[in-house]
Amino acid sequence: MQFRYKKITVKIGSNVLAKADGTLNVARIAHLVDQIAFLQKSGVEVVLVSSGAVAAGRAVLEPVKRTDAVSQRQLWAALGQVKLISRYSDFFSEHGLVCAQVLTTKENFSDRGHYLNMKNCITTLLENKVIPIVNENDTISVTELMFTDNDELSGLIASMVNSEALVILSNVNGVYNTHPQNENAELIHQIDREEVDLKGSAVERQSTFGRGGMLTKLRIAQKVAGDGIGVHVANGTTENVLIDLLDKDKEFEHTYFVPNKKSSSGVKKWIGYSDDFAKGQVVINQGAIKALNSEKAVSLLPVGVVKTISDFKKGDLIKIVDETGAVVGVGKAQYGSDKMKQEMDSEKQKPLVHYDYLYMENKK
Ligand SMILES: Nc1ncnc2c1ncn2[C@@H]1O[C@H](COP(=O)(O)OP(=O)(O)O)[C@@H](O)[C@H]1O
Ligand SMILES: N[C@@H](CCC(=O)OP(=O)(O)O)C(=O)O
Repeated sequence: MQFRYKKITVKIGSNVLAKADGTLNVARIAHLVDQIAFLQKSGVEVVLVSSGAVAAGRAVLEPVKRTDAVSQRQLWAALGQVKLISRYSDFFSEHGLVCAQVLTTKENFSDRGHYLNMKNCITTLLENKVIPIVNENDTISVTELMFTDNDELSGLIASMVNSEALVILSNVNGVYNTHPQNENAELIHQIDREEVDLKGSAVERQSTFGRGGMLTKLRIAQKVAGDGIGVHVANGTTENVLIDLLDKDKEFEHTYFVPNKKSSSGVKKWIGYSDDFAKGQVVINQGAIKALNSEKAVSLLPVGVVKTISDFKKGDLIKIVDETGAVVGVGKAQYGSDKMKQEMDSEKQKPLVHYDYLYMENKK
């Protein structure tokens, strides 16, 4: 059997791992582990991003007194992560394989040093044929410090480890043109960059156990595909899903996000996913947007900046928005906002963001 890729990231959603009563579906974990073990033994490197901690914890105990939603989630996630990993560990060991736990937070992605440490850890695990199992550290990630959901985390991980593809497993066959429960819902088999805009109410409706819903999958998949990584959204509750999906000779019903042919450098990728951590913000004009999105390597000059929304210092990440406020890119400032006025008056303007440190959302 020939597989499509040699290195993939697989994200298993809460809806795949939780039973109807919200507790962990152990048989499903066992079946997914069988498939990952088969892939690994066939020479496909797998990084796993697994939800399921809260589901696993829910079955362990009920809080002794009325508890707020955040504390309850912390309690279940802390208890459940141990259960979840020990299930994975037991099932992988039946195949003579070892897995390891990597817990992270959104904050860890804001610092390039922490980011590189995490990358090094996962790379070392893979070199040693260990299957990394990544999850958000739910015990300390609350409110604004949280990832939207594990789809967001899986996109960051796939990009960080240079996966050839990201497979997102949920409880539906893929992305539909409207909510799958609607009578005339149709599965979208392939999505090219920026082709689909499903921001209708149907797509925003959330499921029982998932956090972000289909809208985050769509947003993340489009971003990841834009970075040159193909994304497959498929049904994790279907038997043999991973093997059939990745088999070169099989057609499997799901949604495929076609990757951009070009991929960005490591530092640009990191910058591209860091807009939430940007300190400054500038508005740029349409001419600058067009030039920066062209196929050429163009840096952002102060002449393209219409105004500064939040001040920044040299080295800070800045969010670059258009005149409607939509984010068009992220970059590292070569000087602070105080110096920008000076540069604007200069005949030979020094780039505010050098091309090597500029990530544009819609770069050709
Ligand atoms: N257009 C759509 N296409 C597919 N699924 C959709 C759509 N709109 C809403 N959904 C819902 O999104 C859910 C999957 O997202 P989510 O709850 O985040 O799952 P997971 O826990 O697997 O990450 C599905 O159960 C489905 O009901
Ligand atoms: N970290 C949580 C899962 C959070 C989450 O966002 O899940 P999902 O809806 O599957 O993307 C857990 O392990 O229960």
